[in-house]
Amino acid sequence: MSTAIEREQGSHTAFANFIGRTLALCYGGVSYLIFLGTFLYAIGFVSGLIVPKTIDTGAKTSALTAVCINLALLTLFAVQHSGMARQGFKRLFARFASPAIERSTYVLLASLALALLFWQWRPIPAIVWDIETSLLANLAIGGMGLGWLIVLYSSFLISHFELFGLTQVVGHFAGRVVAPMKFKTPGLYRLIRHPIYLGFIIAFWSTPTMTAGHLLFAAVTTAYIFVGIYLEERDLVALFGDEYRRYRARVAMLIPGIR
Ligand SMILES: C[S@@+](CC[C@H](N)C(=O)[O-])C[C@H]1O[C@@H](n2cnc3c(N)ncnc32)[C@H](O)[C@@H]1O
Repeated sequence: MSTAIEREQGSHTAFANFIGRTLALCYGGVSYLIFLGTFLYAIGFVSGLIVPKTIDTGAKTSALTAVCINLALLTLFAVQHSGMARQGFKRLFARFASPAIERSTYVLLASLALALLFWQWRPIPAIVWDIETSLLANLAIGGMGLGWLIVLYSSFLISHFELFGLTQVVGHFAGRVVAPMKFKTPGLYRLIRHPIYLGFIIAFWSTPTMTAGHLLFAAVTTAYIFVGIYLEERDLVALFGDEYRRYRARVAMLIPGIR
C-alpha cells in the first residue's frame, strides 16, 4: 500500500512529466513555424520576389570576398544539415534529450543556418544569362514555381509533419512512444527516389536571369544534393536493408528512366 508521501511524490512526478511534454510540444510547434517562415523566405530569396533581401541583393564586396563568404555560409549549412541527419548523431542526441524533440531540433538549427545564409549572402551581380524572349522567361518562372510545388507536395507524400518534427512532439504529448519513420513509396516516389531534391534543383536553376551569385548557389547546392543522396541512401539501406536495395535497383534517382 502506498503512503501519503509516496502518493504526493507520484503526483509531483506526473506533473513534472506533463510540464516536460508540454514544453516539448511548444518547442516543436515553434520550430515548425520557424521552418515554415524560412521555407517561404527561401522562395523569395532565390526567385528575387517580395522579400527585402534576395540572392542578388546585399552588401557589395569584391567577387572573391563574396565567393569566400558565400561558400562559408553554404558549408555551415551543409555540415549542420548532413551531420545532424546521421544515425550516429541521433543516438548521441538521445543520450542527452528526449528523442521526441530530435527532429524539431534538427529543423530549428537547419532553419537558423539558412536564415544566416539569407542575411549574410553577398551578391555577385555579373550576368550569366538573361532570357529576353517573354515566352521563355515565363517558362523559366513557371519552372521555378513547379520546383517549389514538387518540394512541398513530395514532403506531404512521405509525411510532411513527421519530416518537420510535429508528429513526434504531438505523439510524445499524448503519451505515445516516438516510432521511427516508415519507408514509403507513394506517388512520385514510384517514379524517382528523390522528388524533394529534384524539386530543389529545378527551383534553383529555373530563372530568367542567372547572375554569378545565383549560379554559385545553384551549383554548390546541386553538388551538395548528390552528396546528401549518397549519405541518405547509405542510412536508408542500413535501416531498411533489402527493401531499399530493391527499390534503388528498380527506381531512378532523380530523372525517370535514368538510374
Ligand atoms: C529532406 S527528406 C528527402 C527525401 C527524399 N530524398 C526526396 O528527395 O524526396 C530526407 C528524409 O526523408 C527520409 N526518406 C527518404 N526517402 C524516403 C522514403 N521513400 N520513405 C520515407 N522516408 C524517406 C530520409 O530518411 C530523411 O530522413
